[in-house]
Amino acid sequence: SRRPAPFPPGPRGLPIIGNVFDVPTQYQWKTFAKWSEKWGDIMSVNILGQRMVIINSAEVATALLDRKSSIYSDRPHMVMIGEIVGWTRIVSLHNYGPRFRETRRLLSQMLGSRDKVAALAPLLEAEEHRFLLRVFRDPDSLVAQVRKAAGAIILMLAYGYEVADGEDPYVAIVEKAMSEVSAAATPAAFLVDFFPILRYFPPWLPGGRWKKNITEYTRDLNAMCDIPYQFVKQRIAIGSFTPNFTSRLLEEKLTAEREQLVKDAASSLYAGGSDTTVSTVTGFFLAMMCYPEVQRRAQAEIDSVIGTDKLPVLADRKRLPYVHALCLELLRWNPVAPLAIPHVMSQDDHYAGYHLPKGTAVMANVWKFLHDPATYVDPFEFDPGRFLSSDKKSAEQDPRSYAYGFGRRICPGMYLADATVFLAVAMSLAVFDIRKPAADGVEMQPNVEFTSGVISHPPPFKCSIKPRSAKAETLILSADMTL
Ligand code: HEM
Repeated sequence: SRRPAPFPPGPRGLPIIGNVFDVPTQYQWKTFAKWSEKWGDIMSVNILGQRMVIINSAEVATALLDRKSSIYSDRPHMVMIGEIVGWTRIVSLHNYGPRFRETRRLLSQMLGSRDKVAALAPLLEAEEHRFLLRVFRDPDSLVAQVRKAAGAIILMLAYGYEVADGEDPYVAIVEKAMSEVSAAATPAAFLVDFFPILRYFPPWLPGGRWKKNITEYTRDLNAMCDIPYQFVKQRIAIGSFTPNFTSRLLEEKLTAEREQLVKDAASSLYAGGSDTTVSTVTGFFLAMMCYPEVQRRAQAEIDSVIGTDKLPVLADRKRLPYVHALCLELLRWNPVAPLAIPHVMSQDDHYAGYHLPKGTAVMANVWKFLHDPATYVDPFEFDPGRFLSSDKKSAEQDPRSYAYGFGRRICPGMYLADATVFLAVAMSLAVFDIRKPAADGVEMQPNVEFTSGVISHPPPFKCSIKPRSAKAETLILSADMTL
């Protein structure tokens, strides 16, 4: 009659509601990091009866989420946004099973290696060049232009769709659905996720008010999945299309079920890839304002290796070690997904004397891993030199080991993201001087605290972006705006 192994420790909660009042609604990763001092690298909380394990060390995340990924790869059951609105059709919310594996296989065929993404270089380079021109024309619309470039790349890859120069109707459709899901995916945004019984309450009862958004959210999700897909089919029918992810899969005769899978896989690309790179590239402009010496050093490297007559291209990455290190530091400084996406266990497990039952949601505190002073010296400083063995005694850990998640759920777009961020950073540094704006000769000091949320973004900021020289301006203006 041995006692069963315990669950990982954590703050003592209240009966029934557990740790609802202990877990903050904002910046949970900072609280979890602080709690690790008391509860250790693997701890737990209980939210209204749902047990969640929080991993505060990279070693534990690797031991569980990477090495035992066959049992740590399911996703949480989200009643409102997943089941009722229908976002379970997008791979990030798929349960671990055959549909998930097939979708990942299809995504991997296009984006699953550095070489596959290298083959997309002409498209990525042309799109980032257009980004430079749009920012040059209207520097105050920086964030909108970063968003447009990310959307343009994914819409071209997924559907062969070319975004319009001004407002684009397809970008607007997908952005609307995306903004709704990110608001709704905030932990505890909908009580129905914890009390599924509420789904049977009529909308006019207090417990049923959340229902008012369902129709709009469902309509917008369907539009995001269906409208670009119909576009591809129409273009194929008239025989005029740029080959893309969807058109390639439509070459075979599809059953209705297979067609649904292809459509959802294509939408998953946009869902996973639009907001994420936007955060990193926008964060780059904020970092360059705040760390001018980093900007000068990166520009000096570009000028000496590439010269000033042409823009850097993807193949130049190896020759630009400091710019490469700068891209790594962007991923580390403010990770896009500070808690990644929770993994759920599909079998019981034991680890470090603890019993972890099937169904437990496991959160990796990526933010903590990337700000751990044992791994990164002065973790709150923005210092690309930390990744160069020429600057430090030994280079610090590559943040890509954690920033893109773990195991079988690791980001399927990571090579694309890596290439896109590099191009946006290297090309912008080649032509722009990025500074804090000044009012009456006094520089404004930006807020550098990124937002809370599943995807963490830089706060709104103003930025002065000007061509570095007349030659740089000529380079920017040479962008080909007609595909
Ligand atoms: C800087 C950019 C990016 C970062 C930091 C990032 C990071 C992440 C992270 C942390 C996850 C969760 C992994 C896990 O659960 O362990 C994820 C999932 C995902 N990402 Fe990315 N990502 C980025 C860009 C992209 C791009 C460009 C695409 C697509 C083209 C993409 C598509 C996806 C998809 C579809 C998933 C869900 C995978 C699944 O649940 O199996 N991501 N990403």
